[in-house]
Amino acid sequence: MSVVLDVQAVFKPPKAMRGGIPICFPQFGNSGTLEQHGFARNRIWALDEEHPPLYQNDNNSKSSVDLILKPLEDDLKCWPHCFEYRLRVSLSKDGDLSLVSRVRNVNGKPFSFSFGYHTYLSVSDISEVRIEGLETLDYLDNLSQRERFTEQGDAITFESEVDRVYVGSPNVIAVLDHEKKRTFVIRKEGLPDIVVWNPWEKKSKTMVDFGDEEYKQMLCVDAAAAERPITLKPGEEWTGKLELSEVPSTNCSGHLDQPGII
Ligand SMILES: O=P(O)(O)OC[C@H]1O[C@@H](O)[C@H](O)[C@@H](O)[C@@H]1O
Repeated sequence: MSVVLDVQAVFKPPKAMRGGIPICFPQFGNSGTLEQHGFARNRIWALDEEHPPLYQNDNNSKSSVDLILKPLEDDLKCWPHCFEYRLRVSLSKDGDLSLVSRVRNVNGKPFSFSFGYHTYLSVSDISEVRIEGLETLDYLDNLSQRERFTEQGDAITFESEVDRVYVGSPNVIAVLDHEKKRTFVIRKEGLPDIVVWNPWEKKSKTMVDFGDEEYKQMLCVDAAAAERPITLKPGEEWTGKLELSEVPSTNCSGHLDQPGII
C-alpha cells in the first residue's frame, strides 16, 4: 500500500507528521476556532483495552489494532466536549487498508465536529495522475475563499495547485496513476465529501517539512465530512469508514460501480 511519508517530514510532537493518514478531528481544515485540522493528529493514542490490542481474524487474512483517544485537559479548554474516539486500523494480507472511526458523545450536551482522513498517496508523477468519480460534482475552492464551482465532465488532472472540497461525492472513487499502471480505489462510508490537495511548486517552497519537489510524487485525497459538521446528541455515536486498496489499472474498470462497502 502506497501511503507516502514525505522525505522531509518532521516527527516531533506536538506538530503533526506530514504523510501517512493523519486524522483530522474535531475540525477539518481551518474553518473553525481550533488549530488547522484539529488536535487529534497531534495526540498520542492509547491501545483500546476493550479489544485485544492486536489480533488476526479467523481466516488469518487481516490484522487489526484498536486505538482510543479521549480529550486531554488542554483539549477541553479549547473544545469543551467529552468524547471517546475509537479507531480500528486493519491491514489485509493483500495490502488493503481500512480505518474505522467511531466517535461517541459522552458529554451532557450535543456537539458538532468536522472530520477527514488526510490521506497522502504516493504517485509516480502528479501530471500522470487522474481522479475518476468526482466529475460534475460541486466543489468548494479553498484557493478562492471556498467559492462554489461545478466540476466539468472529465476526470480530474493536475497542472497547478489544487485545494478543493468535493461535496456529496460517491462512496467509491479511483485515483489512476498512468505511469505506474496502478489505481488506488478509495471506498468510504459516513463521509460525504472528498478533499483533493496538491500544494504544487510555489507553496511547497514555503513548507519547511516538505521538499521543494515532493509535490510531484504525492496527492492527498481525503474522505471527509468537511462542508457540513456532524452533530451528536449525548450518548450518540458516529461511524466513518475508509478503505484503501491498490489494483493494477487494467483491473480497475467496474470498481466505481461498487456500492462502497467496507
Ligand atoms: O499543512 P497541513 O495542516 O497538514 O494541511 C495541508 C492541507 O491539507 C488539506 O486537506 C487542506 O485542504 C489544505 O488547505 C491544507 O493546506
